[in-house]
Amino acid sequence: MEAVKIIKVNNLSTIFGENIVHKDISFSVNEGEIFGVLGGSGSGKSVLVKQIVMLDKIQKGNIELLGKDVSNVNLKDIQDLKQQFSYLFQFGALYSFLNVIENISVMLKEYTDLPSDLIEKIAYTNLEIVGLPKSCALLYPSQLSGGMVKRVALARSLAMQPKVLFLDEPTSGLDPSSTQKINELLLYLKSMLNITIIVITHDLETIKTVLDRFIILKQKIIFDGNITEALNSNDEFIRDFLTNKGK
Ligand SMILES: Nc1ncnc2c1ncn2[C@@H]1O[C@H](COP(=O)(O)OP(=O)(O)OP(=O)(O)O)[C@@H](O)[C@H]1O
Repeated sequence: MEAVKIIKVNNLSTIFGENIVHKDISFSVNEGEIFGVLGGSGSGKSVLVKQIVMLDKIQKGNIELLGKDVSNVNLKDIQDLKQQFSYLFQFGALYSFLNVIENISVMLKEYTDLPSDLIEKIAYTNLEIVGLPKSCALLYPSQLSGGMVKRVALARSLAMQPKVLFLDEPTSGLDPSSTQKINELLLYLKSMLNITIIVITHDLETIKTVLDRFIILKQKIIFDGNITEALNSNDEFIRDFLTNKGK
């Protein structure tokens, strides 16, 4: 049986002035996979993800997210879609004046009518899912390490039970051991929650150990496949790219 496509990008082109960022790109993301968006600096990874989550305008071509054409949505479609995905913009930005459990509860308070004791329960469950002890619950962001901040941000996104999670550089700024823990967490989330995760990353460890499949952008899509296929590619640029820390 063919996998369900959660995202379909068809013949997308993006040009800013003289700068051709995407040149007729097409790809799809299957349900349940961890999918990577790779490419050098300025190759249009962030713009692409922002176009998928409706934050940037689609200039040419179209994108389907969860069966809806996001270049042609009304307010109700946007509201429906927004309930089904989370986009961690600047992964790890927390409200400094709220403690951990309040940060995790923010979206639930804003977007649901759940009673506050249930919201607190859900928040504590998500704290546990991302591997943080209960003793963190009342700490403020300034009292947390970089890796802990990222976990709390992830817990906040998971609280809304998204079908699709978009992460922009989830391990940036972390030391190797915290990076490894976030990578393990992503694999754990995939197996436990069966969500589809789209990750922008430069991290070679993440690329090698976490991603099921990825694309490499360089105006066009110069690669679409898995790590084994990429390392066996005849294209020297692709092999170099992967041995040069994804830059
Ligand atoms: N609104 C805009 N107007 C003009 N140019 C833009 C706009 N948004 C993005 N760009 C340009 O598009 C290109 C792609 O930007 P984008 O942020 O997607 O790159 P990226 O692949 O995410 O890079 P990095 O890895 O450095 O974050 C860049 O050259 C950027 O300057």
